[in-house]
Amino acid sequence: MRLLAEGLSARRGEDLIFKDISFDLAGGEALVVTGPNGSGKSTLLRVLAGLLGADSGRVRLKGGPAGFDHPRELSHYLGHRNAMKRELTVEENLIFWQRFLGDSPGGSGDGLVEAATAVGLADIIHLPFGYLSAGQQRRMAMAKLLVAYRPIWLLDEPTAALDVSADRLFAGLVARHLERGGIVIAATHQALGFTGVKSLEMTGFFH
Ligand SMILES: Nc1ncnc2c1ncn2[C@@H]1O[C@H](COP(=O)(O)OP(=O)(O)OP(=O)(O)O)[C@@H](O)[C@H]1O
Repeated sequence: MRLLAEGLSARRGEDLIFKDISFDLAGGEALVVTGPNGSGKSTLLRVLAGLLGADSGRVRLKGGPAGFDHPRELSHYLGHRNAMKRELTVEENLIFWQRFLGDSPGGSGDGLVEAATAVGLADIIHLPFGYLSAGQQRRMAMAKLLVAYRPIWLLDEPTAALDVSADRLFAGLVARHLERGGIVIAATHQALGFTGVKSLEMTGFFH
């Protein structure tokens, strides 16, 4: 499967945020998107996730499962917010996401305990999400990537609030996903700790 962006441009309100963004990623490849605040990294991820329309250009998949020609339904989107309910336990949140997202064709997600263990938090699965520290909350958001299979991961500042060991753990999860033929696109200000990735530097426009 390949993910292609061809001459993409996007606007927020009246403002053109970026233009002429093109890339081509095969299964097993990652793209790290860098650039200053406001340069359009989150906007690009939202376009790829199908949450925002492109102003011009297109995003498409080649060679993916039949009937899927856009990455939106085959993607996990991890935004700045963790998208968990504070009042529900970690386990309840993960069960919700597992059922809501379901598996994409071609794979199956991990069990809850397995996913919580993979992010190093199996012991606190019974706690309300709101009780967790910021770093623990971000780890649980990563577990969401594991409980339902999606071949494409779109990650916005995935390692914000993470300590060094969680950074390494996250790099391991990404490496495993790539080894299994997944695609990862991550916007970040920090080095993510994995090698052999493509990069895209957003420059933004001055209005
Ligand atoms: N809903 C909106 N309406 C109008 N402008 C918006 C909207 N959302 C974002 N913008 C503008 O779009 C531009 C790009 O924002 P975006 O969040 O994509 O940048 P970013 O590179 O991800 O920034 P950061 O590194 O701070 O997360 C910014 O100038 C921002 O103010």
